Amino acid sequence: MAIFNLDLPTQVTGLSLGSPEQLAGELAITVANALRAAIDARGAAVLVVSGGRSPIAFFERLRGQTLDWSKVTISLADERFVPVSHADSNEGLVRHHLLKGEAASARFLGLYHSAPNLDEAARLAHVALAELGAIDVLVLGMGEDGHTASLFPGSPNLEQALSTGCERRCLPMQAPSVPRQRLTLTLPLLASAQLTLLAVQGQAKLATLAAALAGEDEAAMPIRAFLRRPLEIHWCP
Ligand SMILES: O=C1O[C@H](COP(=O)(O)O)[C@@H](O)[C@H](O)[C@H]1O
Repeated sequence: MAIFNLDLPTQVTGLSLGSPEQLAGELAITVANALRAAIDARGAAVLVVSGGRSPIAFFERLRGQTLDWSKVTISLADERFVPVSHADSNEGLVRHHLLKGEAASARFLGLYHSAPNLDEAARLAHVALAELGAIDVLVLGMGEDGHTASLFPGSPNLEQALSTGCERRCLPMQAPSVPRQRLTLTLPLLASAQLTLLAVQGQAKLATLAAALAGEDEAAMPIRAFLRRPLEIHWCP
């Protein structure tokens, strides 16, 4: 399928939106529909979201969607090893922009734990994630280096985190930018989502997608692991 001048593999669909506001609104509707369907089917829904700066508008649109938030569990694809009060905390971002109003009744399962070191924090997150349940919707972001979640090219543990046989739900990662210490969900857990959406903005990230589609090496560009699986890309300039 060709969209944004990219040749997407058949299992990948692409939606081109006119602006960041349109992308946020469209993504919120898509996610809310999938959560409602999960609640109708089994009485509960699980949503995993990404952090960074770009999801803010999406979070604010999503929290306004009408659905039974008390039946929704929300977690993170990745986290920075900083306390929730820190400006770089992904949990802080979700608490500030998504878990407000009706959406405040959702259950939130965070990845950050106060621990003496990153390895121990990742182990505690791995244990806590046993309570997550099957993921209905995963919303990924992507960096210009081709990282997604906190699966960073060149990080120790990346090979293990990208392995389909990885038994850890969460592993410690090192990012090239501060805060360097990260926690990431691993590929088997991320790839188990019923619906995976990738939200990307701007020409630079489109060029990253084109580069990712042109090669094979997942360790060089971890987003490739998701371009081989069913994926819905939402892009805007
Ligand atoms: O560090 C991170 O980067 C990616 C991309 O963030 P963005 O602000 O450029 O969209 C994000 O998906 C990930 O969750 C975050 O921790």
